[in-house]
Amino acid sequence: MITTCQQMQQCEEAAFARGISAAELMDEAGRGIAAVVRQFAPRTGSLVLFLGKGNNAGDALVAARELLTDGWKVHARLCCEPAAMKELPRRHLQALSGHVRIIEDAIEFDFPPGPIVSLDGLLGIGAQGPMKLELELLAREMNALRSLRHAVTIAMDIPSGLNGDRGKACENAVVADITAVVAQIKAGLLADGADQHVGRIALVPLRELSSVQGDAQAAVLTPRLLRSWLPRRANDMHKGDAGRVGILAGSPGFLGAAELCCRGAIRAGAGLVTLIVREEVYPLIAARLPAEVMVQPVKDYREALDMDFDALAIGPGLGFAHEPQILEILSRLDLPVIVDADALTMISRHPEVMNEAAKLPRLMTPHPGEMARLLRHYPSWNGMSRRLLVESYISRSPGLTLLLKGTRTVIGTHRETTLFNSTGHPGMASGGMGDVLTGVCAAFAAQHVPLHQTAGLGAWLCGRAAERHLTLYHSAAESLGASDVTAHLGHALQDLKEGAF
Ligand SMILES: NC(=O)C1=CN([C@@H]2O[C@H](COP(=O)(O)OP(=O)(O)OC[C@H]3O[C@@H](n4cnc5c(N)ncnc54)[C@H](O)[C@@H]3O)[C@@H](O)[C@H]2O)[C@@H](O)CC1
Repeated sequence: MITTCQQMQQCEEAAFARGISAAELMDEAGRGIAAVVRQFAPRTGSLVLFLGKGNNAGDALVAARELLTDGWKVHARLCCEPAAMKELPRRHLQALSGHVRIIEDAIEFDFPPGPIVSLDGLLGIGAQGPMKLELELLAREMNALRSLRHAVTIAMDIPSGLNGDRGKACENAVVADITAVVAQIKAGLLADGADQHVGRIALVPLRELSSVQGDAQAAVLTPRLLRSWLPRRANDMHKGDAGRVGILAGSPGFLGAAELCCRGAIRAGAGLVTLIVREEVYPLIAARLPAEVMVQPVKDYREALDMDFDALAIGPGLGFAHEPQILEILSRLDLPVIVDADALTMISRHPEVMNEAAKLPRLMTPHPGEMARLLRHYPSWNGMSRRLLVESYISRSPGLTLLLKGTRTVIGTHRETTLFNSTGHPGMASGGMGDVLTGVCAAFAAQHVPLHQTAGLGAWLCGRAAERHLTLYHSAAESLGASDVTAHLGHALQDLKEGAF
């Protein structure tokens, strides 16, 4: 559920009225946050707590208590004398005395080599108005530690300085790499412009705060939601049951896009993957494809209309030389089609195609630039939020699912809950990621997963695979390539099944 801070506070009050104590809630929250730290920072090092006066600081202190036994060296920056803190965080700080080193300046401090993780416990849902100076200075220090020392910043519940309801950031608001959201997603975290401060969303559920009033028309993708959407393989299934994917992609100079798309489909579980290319492209591409991929040369792309597939992916590296053939397939083929890249640009030039295909199962996966081209025909929508744009675009096409890529990928389908992705990191800002996503989605669509769920699975898995590359190989985000994402889709699938964050 997406809630306002007030709805969250009311839910907490109701729990207190049932006899649940704030200390119990904080304990559960802090343990969950420690698990988030373990997932995203598996190598121990220096943990720096930035503590405000309220219970948000208590969450950070409980998490630190849990992480001490893993070997983290814990440091703290305080905004005030401990006596001025609320009772719970004060008690937790006292209990940790002897294990926490209070420091005066995290930028100047000589941390030993190894990872540095900052926990932002300055402000949570109890924030009133813009940050007061003493907190703003600490937030600025946290941001400097992130940019100058490459510390990983994990925010408790809400990045301090970001409005939890509207997502507006005040000056020097904390820039988090990961926001460990407690109990329920706060609406402001999903607002346009909040992404830069929120980063990856990891939801820490609290048993006693699991039912709450809020916006049920939207949801954030988590394994809890996605797990049941992933088809469970039958013991006696064969390759035909696992989905036959056809891919129309690749042209001279853009062969890698086709290859990445095929690899995505294979690693996401497609039973059979066939790449359909023009005859002149065949000799260029056949030898570089993974052994699992079949290649079908055609004189005319429309030959695909008579081939036997469960789903088709069209677009990566396709070029525009045969646009009429592609448009005909898009308007006629009565199969799930994942539409990406050059095929999206063709639709932006010929929007009538989508009117003809309004009832046919189509999943369009534009990045913001492609989306802007699609929206040229709707000038009155200028200034709408991402969510509203997606919801408006799909409203007239009952067969259409739209996946708007970005830091916070948004997915919409007529009469379905709007979905926001939680996974991924800035290392994914490199070429080829979209081609992989298209292949992954084609694999699920070919297994007869509804396109809305297909898009949700695809977005979450690709982001999680990108994260796995960093933690498994102790690798930096900068070095991530799209092929690395295909290589880790298996880990991401397993994380989804087992319920990682
Ligand atoms: N209340 C509960 O039962 C639970 C709270 N939890 C955590 O506690 C947080 C909420 O705790 P609180 O209600 O104590 O609120 P906060 O921790 O957000 O802090 C509120 C305090 O910060 C100060 N403050 C408020 N606005 C400020 C501003 N603009 N500039 C500077 N200082 C400001 C005030 O002293 C105020 O008392 C949640 O976000 C979550 O992290 C979790 O432990 C789960 C349970």
